[in-house]
Formats: sequence, structure tokens, C-alpha cells
Amino acid sequence: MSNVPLLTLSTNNASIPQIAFGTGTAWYRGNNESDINQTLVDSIKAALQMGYRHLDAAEVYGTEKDVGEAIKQYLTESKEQRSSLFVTTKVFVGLGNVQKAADDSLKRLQLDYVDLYLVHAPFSLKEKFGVTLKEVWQHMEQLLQSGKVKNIGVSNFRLQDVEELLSFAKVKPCVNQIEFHPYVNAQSKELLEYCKKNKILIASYAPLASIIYHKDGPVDPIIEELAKKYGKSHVHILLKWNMSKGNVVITTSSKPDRLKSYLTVGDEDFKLTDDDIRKIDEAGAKLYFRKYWTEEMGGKTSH
Ligand SMILES: NC(=O)C1=CN([C@@H]2O[C@H](COP(=O)(O)OP(=O)(O)OC[C@H]3O[C@@H](n4cnc5c(N)ncnc54)[C@H](O)[C@@H]3O)[C@@H](O)[C@H]2O)C=CC1
Ligand SMILES: O=CCc1c[nH]c2ccccc12
Repeated sequence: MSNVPLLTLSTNNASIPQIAFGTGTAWYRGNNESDINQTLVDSIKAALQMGYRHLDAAEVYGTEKDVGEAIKQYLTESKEQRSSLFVTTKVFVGLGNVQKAADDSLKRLQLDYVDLYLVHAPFSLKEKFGVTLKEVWQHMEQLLQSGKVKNIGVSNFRLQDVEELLSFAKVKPCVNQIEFHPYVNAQSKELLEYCKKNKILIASYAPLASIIYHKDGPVDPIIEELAKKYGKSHVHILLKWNMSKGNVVITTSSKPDRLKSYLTVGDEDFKLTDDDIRKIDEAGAKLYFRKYWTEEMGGKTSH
């Protein structure tokens, strides 16, 4: 079994595994009506068998059915308890009726509860879904009360969105899942400080952006140098940099060997020094690149 570090959530001191298997982007289908994607089911089962315990899903990915099927098969075959897994999902198109969206997600996941339920994005809630953030959050708090979700949080919230939410939240979000890699690090500084102050854990998606979505950028030489210095892959260095800042990382691959190797990133025998981290920070600050939720995608995360 792997030694993925566990972090603690502020709401009820629950443990959250620091490395998660993502079922968006590369697996995205966008259609909840379609049949099971057997390749994804097999990949999730393989991930669980090798030690992943944290799965990241969302209503809009169209992958909740596959996540549910993989979990059901894995728990039956391994005889493990549901409580050994940490399942995150998110609501977006269902924000106009959060209670129904959560019930629909639970049905697709074949689960009685999810460990973490996130508001997928704060953008244009009134225009798109006819609701305010305050109304949405009240429903999230009710879901928490009902036990259908064990923890509540947000995703893609900018500093001003978190500030607005904290002005009326009875229960603070325990997680903000955001795009986080060296090319957004400098721009996210204030947000990260504010979240830390308010005990909101950062979960990083697109942690590999500098080698997947924007190659040949200014961090490549230092990532290469550190990969050689520690005898690790570029992916290991990028994930370790992110985890060293205290963040959860969400990544994915359909290649079992790669997935297995990423589980070792948290091992204590491999550490980046403060100087290594500073060098990656400085190189990353030379470029601003964001993959998701740009203005063209209907988002507003550009700085
Ligand atoms: N809350 C939100 O709005 C968002 C959440 N997410 C979540 O985060 C997860 C991860 O996001 P990604 O952008 O996919 O993250 P990522 O930066 O980890 O990239 C993953 C991609 O890298 C590829 N890859 C992995 N290892 C590789 C290697 N050694 N060499 C070459 N390619 C490699 C994989 O095949 C996959 O396509 C998603 O599956 C989803 O669950 C993603 C985007 C937005
Ligand atoms: O969660 C990540 C990005 C994403 C991919 N497809 C959609 C659809 C609607 C909202 C977000 C996303």
C-alpha cells in the first residue's frame, strides 16, 4: 500500500489524501446519459488497486457513472470499506437546484455520501443559473447537515469570491480547488495567503501544465536540473513543488506505470530544498499562463 500523505480539513478534521486521481479533462465526456467508459473504469480500478484513495469527479465531466462503477467493483473485490476512500464531486450546471444536483450525482456515483462537494465555479451565477452565491451556499450548508456530503468547498474562486463567501457563510469552505502550477503561482499569492489564513486548503488542478499545456517555457531548465539532481522525473519535481506548498494535487494518466510512480512523490526520502522551491517560483514568475476558465471559456480567472 502507498504512503500518500494525509492533510486535515478544517470543517470536521477529516483526512484528505494529498494526491488525487482526476476524472475530468483527459476523461471528459460531458454527457451523463452515455454508457460506461470501460477504459476509465479500468483505469480508476487500477489506480485504487495501486493505492490512490482520492478520486476527483464533477457533474459536468460525465464521468460520475464510471467513478461509481469502479468504486462498486473495487470495494466488492477488495472487501475494503467505503470509508477508506475520499470522493470529491462538484456542482455547476445544477447550481439552480443544488439539492437535486447532489442527489443526481450520488445516484450516478452509487454512493450514500461524497466526502467533498464543491461549487465548481463562481462565474455568472445569476445570469446562468438565476441564483446568488449566498443562496447556493445555504443549500451547500443544508447538504452538509443532511450527511449527504461530509465536507463542502469551492473551486475556481478568486480572492474576491472567497471574501464574498466568507461574509455570509455559516460554515466556511474547507477547500478551494484551483489551477495551480508555476505559471500562475505569482498571480495566486494573495489568494493563497488569504485561504491559508482562513484554513481553506488548496487543491491544485493542472499541476503539470508546464510540461503538458505550455512546453518550452521558463521553468523547464530548473525542472530539468532538479530532475537530474534528485534522479526523479519532471512530473515528480512539479508535483513535489506543489505539495511542498501544502496543496493537494490532482493529476491523471491512463498509463499504470506513470500513475504508480506518482504515488511516491510524497515519500519523505525525496525533498526539495527552500532554494529549489524559490528557483522554480522565480522561473515560473517570468510567464503567466492559464489553461482553464479563461475569458473565452466563460471564466473570469485572468489577472
Ligand atoms: N475544478 C476545475 O475547474 C478543474 C478540475 N480539474 C481536475 O483536475 C484533474 C487534472 O487536471 P489536468 O489538467 O488533467 O492535470 P495535469 O496537469 O496533471 O495533466 C494531466 C495530463 O497529463 C498527462 N500526463 C501525465 N503524466 C504525463 C507524462 N509523464 N508525460 C506526458 N503526459 C503526461 C495525462 O495523460 C493527462 O492528459 C482533472 O482530471 C479534473 O479532475 C481539471 C481542470 C479544471
Ligand atoms: O473542471 C474543469 C474544466 C471543465 C471541463 N469541462 C467543463 C464544463 C463545465 C465546467 C468546467 C469544465
